[in-house]
Amino acid sequence: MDQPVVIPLTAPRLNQINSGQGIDAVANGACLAGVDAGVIGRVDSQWLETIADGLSEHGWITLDVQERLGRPLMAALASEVALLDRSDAMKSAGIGRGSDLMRDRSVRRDKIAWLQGITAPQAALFEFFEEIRSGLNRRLFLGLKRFESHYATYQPGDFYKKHVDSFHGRASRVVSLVLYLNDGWRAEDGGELRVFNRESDSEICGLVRPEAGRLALFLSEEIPHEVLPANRTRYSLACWFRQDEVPLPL
Ligand SMILES: O=C(O)CCC(=O)C(=O)O
Ligand SMILES: [Fe+2]
Repeated sequence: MDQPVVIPLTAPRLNQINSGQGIDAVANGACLAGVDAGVIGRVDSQWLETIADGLSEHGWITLDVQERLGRPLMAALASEVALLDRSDAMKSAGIGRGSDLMRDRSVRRDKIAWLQGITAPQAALFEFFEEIRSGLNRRLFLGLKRFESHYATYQPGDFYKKHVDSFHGRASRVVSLVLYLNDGWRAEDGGELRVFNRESDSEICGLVRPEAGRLALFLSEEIPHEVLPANRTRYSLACWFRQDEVPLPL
C-alpha cells in the first residue's frame, strides 16, 4: 500500500488518545513512559520564525529538536522504527505513486512504513507537525493543508541518489521535513543528507549527520538532496506538508 491516509489530528481524536483509548500497537510499552501526547509549548513563535526565515532565505534549514521533543518521545519513536524493522512492516520504497510507482534500486534502497498517528508517540509527533504546518502557513502563506509521514530504514550500503521531493507545478509536496533517530552516529557511519544549492545543483550547501534529534526542513520542489550510503542501519522519519486536500487522482 503506497497511498498514505493522513488526517491532521483533530481535538476529539487527540482526546481519545489522551484518555487512554488509543492503541499502542507497535510501540514498546516500556519506552512510552513519560511520553506526553500534549506538545503545547514545544513549538513557540520564535522557533517557527527561525524555520520560516531559513526556508525563505536559503530554501532549507537544520535544527536540533532533541530537547524540544524530549528524550522519552525520541526514544519511543526510535524503538517503534526498530521494532518495525524487525517485522515485515517496512516495504521497499518506490519512486512516484500508484500506477506510476517504480522500484528502482539504483536510485533508492530504503524501506518505508507510513505513520498513521495512532500510537501515543506518533500522536504527539503529529501534534508537533500540525503546529509547524499552521505556523508556516501564518508566516509564509503556503496554504499547507495536510501532511503525510513515514519511517525510513537504510541498511548498510543503502542510499538515495540526488532528487527533489516534488515536481514543479504539482503543488503537492511543498515542505519536506526529516527527523533522525540514531544515537551516537559517527562520521565514519556515513549516511549523511547532502543538500544542494537551489540555484546551482552541483554546489553542495550542507551535510546533515543523521544523529538523533536532528531535524532538516527544506522546500520540496526546490532543494535537490541525496542520502549518502550508510555504513550502519540508519533510522529516520520523513514528513511532507502538502497543498492538496486529497491525493491527486492517478
Ligand atoms: O533521510 C533523509 O535524509 C532524506 C530522505 C529523502 O530524501 C526522502 O525520503 O525523500
Ligand atoms: Fe527526498
